[in-house]
Amino acid sequence: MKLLTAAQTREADAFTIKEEGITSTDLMERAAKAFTCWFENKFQPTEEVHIFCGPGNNGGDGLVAARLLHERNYHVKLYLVGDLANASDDFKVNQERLPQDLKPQFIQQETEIPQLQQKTCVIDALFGTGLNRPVIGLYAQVISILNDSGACITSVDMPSGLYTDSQTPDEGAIIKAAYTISFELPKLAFLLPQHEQYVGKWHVVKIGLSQQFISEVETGLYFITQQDAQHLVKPRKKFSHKGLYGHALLLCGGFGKMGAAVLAARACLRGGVGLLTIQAPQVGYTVLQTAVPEAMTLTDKNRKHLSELPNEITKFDVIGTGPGLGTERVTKTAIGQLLATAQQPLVIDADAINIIAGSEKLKAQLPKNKVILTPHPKEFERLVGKVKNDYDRLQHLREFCAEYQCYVTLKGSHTAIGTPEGKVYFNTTGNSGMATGGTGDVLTGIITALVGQQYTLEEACLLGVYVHGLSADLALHTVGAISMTASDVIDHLPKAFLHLSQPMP
Ligand SMILES: NC(=O)C1=CN([C@@H]2O[C@H](COP(=O)(O)OP(=O)(O)OC[C@H]3O[C@@H](n4cnc5c(N)ncnc54)[C@H](O)[C@@H]3O)[C@@H](O)[C@H]2O)[C@@H](O)CC1
Ligand SMILES: [K+]
Repeated sequence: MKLLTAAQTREADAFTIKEEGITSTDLMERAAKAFTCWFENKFQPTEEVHIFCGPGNNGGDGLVAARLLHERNYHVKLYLVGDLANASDDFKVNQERLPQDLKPQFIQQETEIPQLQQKTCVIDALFGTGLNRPVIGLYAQVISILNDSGACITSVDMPSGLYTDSQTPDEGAIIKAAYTISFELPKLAFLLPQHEQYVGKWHVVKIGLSQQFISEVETGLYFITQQDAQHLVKPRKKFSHKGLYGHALLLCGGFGKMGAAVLAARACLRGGVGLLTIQAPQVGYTVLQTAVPEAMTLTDKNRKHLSELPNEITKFDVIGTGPGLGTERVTKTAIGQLLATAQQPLVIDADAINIIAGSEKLKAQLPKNKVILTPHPKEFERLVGKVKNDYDRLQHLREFCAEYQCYVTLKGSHTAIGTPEGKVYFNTTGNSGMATGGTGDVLTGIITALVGQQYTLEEACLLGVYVHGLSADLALHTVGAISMTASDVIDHLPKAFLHLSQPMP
């Protein structure tokens, strides 16, 4: 599913209005109704609701919500903030539509800002996607008092003050919402870790924006929905045999880190690979043969560290490497040989990334259109240098993927997948239970398995990160976030694949 910029959202609004032959006031009514519907399900009418409106259409939504909630017997206190001389037309229409017994209070100076009790229910309709400069002055004072009050803030469309799709300047005040209710699609800003404290929990409510517009508009930004993931899953054929699902090679593990190889291997098998061979240093032989009996094990001539490639390397359909490797000189040499000789796709993680990041020569040797790198943010910085903020990180992601013609799954709360053509996909599954050692090794195993089964590199990245997060979401129900381990994620992979294989409604 696409993510739209603020400008594209405005175009989508205008297109919808024209296509349906409705007025912008009608669309505002629809949007505010969708917001109110969500709000009514969440908050009871027993509490006071304090609604703060700015001068634009976001404020207009706030006015409509005030009217609708008042009709439903919520005790609404309405505040209109700032200079309303240039308020938007739809704001003015809806100000006129306020019932007689719902009198707004005007806030034109700091002394008029109400002091709120902790946990007061607040709706923030100061600014939405029309924000075009950092919030300072009176609006910033309102935002600061709301943030400091400990009120439970629900933002309409955007937390006021936060830029939709670019870095908010440091001087701008931003609402810290508990909930953000976005119209039609999520915004790029919601998916970036640096904004967690502002966006809170976000939800999308549909307002019927033109599907034609959304399908035709050009964007390089996407988020992965369950439907997208379901479309990707390839059903198995009745007359199939293990040879059809690929023979994967994992070059993983080292002294004291054989667990990483075990996790990657078990995940690779649960990911559906036909055959799996692991090449590991000698210390890993008994470990792997015992912990992963389904896999074949080749031993390296080195006792503790990977130092060579298997003889018949051409027989493998995909090679995954990195988990538990370490960065010994012998291992660096082996990774160099791998990049120089491998003909098949490579899934590169962890220490293999660190080794490549430390050498411009190795980076230049990354074979084009054959590599998936799966770094966490620190490993990514080793590849591209220090980044300034989350937008800068995305820019580096696009540039790196374009320069090296590779795929990168940049791991995080919403893992971002960069492609050689400059697209970025954000994952929507996963939870904080995954912030534990070994979950990255699991992802390497899953993606390696999918490439082995002849998913394209892009498909393997998208489905891999989605199913990895989905397994953790399913594990959440049984083990919770605190106790979750990487093995729990593997154990829930079967359920996750089953979930995605069910026929679509
Ligand atoms: N356009 C439409 O048809 C619809 C718009 N909707 C709502 O409208 C919002 C966008 O509305 P607008 O484009 O009017 O924009 P906003 O309401 O976000 O804000 C624009 C207004 O704020 C002023 N402004 C911008 N930045 C400021 C700053 N830093 N300090 C002080 N004033 C500032 C602008 O001059 C303008 O008056 C969406 O987020 C959504 O809530 C929805 O009602 C759905 C339909
Ligand atoms: K808002």
